[in-house]
Amino acid sequence: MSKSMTSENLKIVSLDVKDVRFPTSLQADGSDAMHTDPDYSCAYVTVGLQSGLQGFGLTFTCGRGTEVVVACVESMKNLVIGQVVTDIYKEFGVFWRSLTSESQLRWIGPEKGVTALATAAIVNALWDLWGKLVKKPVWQLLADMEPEQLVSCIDFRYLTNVVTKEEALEMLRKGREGREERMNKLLEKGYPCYTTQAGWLGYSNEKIQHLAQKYMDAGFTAFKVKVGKNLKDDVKRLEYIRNVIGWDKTLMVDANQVWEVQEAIDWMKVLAPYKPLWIEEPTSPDDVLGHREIAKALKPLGIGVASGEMCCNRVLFKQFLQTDAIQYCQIDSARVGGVNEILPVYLMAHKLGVKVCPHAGGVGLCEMVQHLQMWDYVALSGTSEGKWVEYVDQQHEHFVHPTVIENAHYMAPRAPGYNTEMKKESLEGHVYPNGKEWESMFAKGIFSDPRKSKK
Ligand SMILES: C[C@H](O)[C@@H](O)[C@@H](O)[C@H](O)C(=O)O
Ligand SMILES: [Mg+2]
Repeated sequence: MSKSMTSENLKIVSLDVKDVRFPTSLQADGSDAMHTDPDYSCAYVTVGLQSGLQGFGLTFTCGRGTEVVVACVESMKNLVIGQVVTDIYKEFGVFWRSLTSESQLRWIGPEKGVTALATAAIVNALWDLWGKLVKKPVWQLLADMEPEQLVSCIDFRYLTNVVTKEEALEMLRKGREGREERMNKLLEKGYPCYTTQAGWLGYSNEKIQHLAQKYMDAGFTAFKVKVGKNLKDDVKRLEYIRNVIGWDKTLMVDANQVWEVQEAIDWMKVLAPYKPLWIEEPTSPDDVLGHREIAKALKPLGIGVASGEMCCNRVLFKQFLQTDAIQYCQIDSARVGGVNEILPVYLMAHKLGVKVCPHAGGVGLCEMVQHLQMWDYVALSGTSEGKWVEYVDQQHEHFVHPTVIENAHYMAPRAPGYNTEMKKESLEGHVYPNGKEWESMFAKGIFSDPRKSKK
């Protein structure tokens, strides 16, 4: 072992967390029927080793919720500081369980909500660090792993009635066949994506048309549009967008949880003539049987159901997948407990034949999730047929290694790590509420300053 790799140098000596926010609500970027004024934000974690090497991780939030996640990360700090990082990687699943099952914190989850988001931010930083230590992008780190090592990153608790460790090993061994060829193809062509950038609910129909054309010209063939606030407006919006993209392109619609089960079915029957491939989050993200009912009713119309961006953990994913309640599984890189908990979701989806089409956008979600889908392509499912990763053109400029999109494909990241490091000047500007950009917006009265108590 070289001097720089001694266990003293590999000890985690710091964990810092920041509340970072962007004023996206001003332009209605990211708006949908449920979240009408999101300010795209993140809880941004930096894990530091004695050697000076740092790993960065984050979880996405929509504004004020960030302060709650930050408090939770603070509360988990002591579970991480003092650990030797290579010991963590030896049995990452065991360490992951120590974060999600800490006896006092577990009560306010368990394994869901704020505690899961905080876990994800920390765990994502540890994966970034691992990639940097072995000098590989995370997708390649995962794809190069022996099945035994990959499986050791997973906590199989509550999953074994659907997937056991042994089955996972078998799927992973099989998944490796033809790996080299797919890796070369990935490096050459990238992985297909669709865009939501033309379809935010707060955008005018003219803006939607203009943006749809822009992304068509950039080579996109699949587009997602927000629906669910007003049926007449939705019909108009879909007509507008079909006018631009034509009928040979793929259209998805997303209701962000606003409907009752029967309402979802009735609403979608009216939108069916516009041939959406899927309806996303038609109702509560926890309602497995409701989703199944909707999926059953819409199947004859050729419309699938998609969900997952707010699925709280692997157990709920298991139920969605087990019951055929979703046809498109939308894992999210900053939800559940980060990479370690997403891996078994991929394994279950693969076993049960459900397509994974990750959710992305927000702050840093595209940067992270591309790695997971690329690993799946190279070393598990072996196919990108009928699948896409979501792409949203927001906040990439704040990252040191932003996503690279060419001809509607994510190009495989080459830099070691998880593409999660944010630029110093972006952090200085957008840390909330003391960042320069926020101070200036408070001074101009664009936003009210939360530090000034309201009388
Ligand atoms: C508030 C956010 O922008 C959501 O609308 C967004 O994540 C959305 O559900 C999506 O699928 O991209
Ligand atoms: Mg969505």
